[in-house]
Amino acid sequence: MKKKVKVVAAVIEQEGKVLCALRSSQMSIPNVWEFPGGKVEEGESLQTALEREIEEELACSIKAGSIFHDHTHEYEAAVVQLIALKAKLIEGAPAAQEHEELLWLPKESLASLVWAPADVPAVEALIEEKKVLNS
Ligand SMILES: Nc1nc2c([nH]c(=O)n2[C@H]2C[C@H](O)[C@@H](COP(=O)(O)OP(=O)(O)OP(=O)(O)O)O2)c(=O)[nH]1
Repeated sequence: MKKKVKVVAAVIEQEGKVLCALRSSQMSIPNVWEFPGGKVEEGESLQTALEREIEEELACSIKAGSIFHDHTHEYEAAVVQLIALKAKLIEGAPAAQEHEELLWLPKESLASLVWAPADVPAVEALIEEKKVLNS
């Protein structure tokens, strides 16, 4: 049976833009865009896990909020449950420690990137959110 991993990811919004992170060629599932985050450890809450991962990956502090999207994707090697939480920057500016690149994009431009397959439904929901707000 494939390994199942529970992953939290941050939808960080600032001035109408969303923070997107490019996985490097050294990472698993390389060269695709994602929301920064990582695996939830045993006994950790989703929020605590995400705040820890962002400190490690982006060297800044966030306050993790509620669940925005929850989707399970089956990759070749593992099954990933990707739980996206809305988050706010509270200290520092995101600086890539492991990622190839960081990019702030307006929601309507998110579809221009090539996303990790598990992220596609959350990206579509964000684009939809923008359309609803504008209608
Ligand atoms: N952080 C994050 N991971 C994601 C997203 N979408 C997605 O499929 N993933 C996958 C990639 C990884 O296999 C796993 C997250 O684990 P991780 O962030 O600790 O990544 P990692 O490169 O250290 O993983 P690994 O090498 O230890 O397998 O979830 C996303 O939006 N954010």
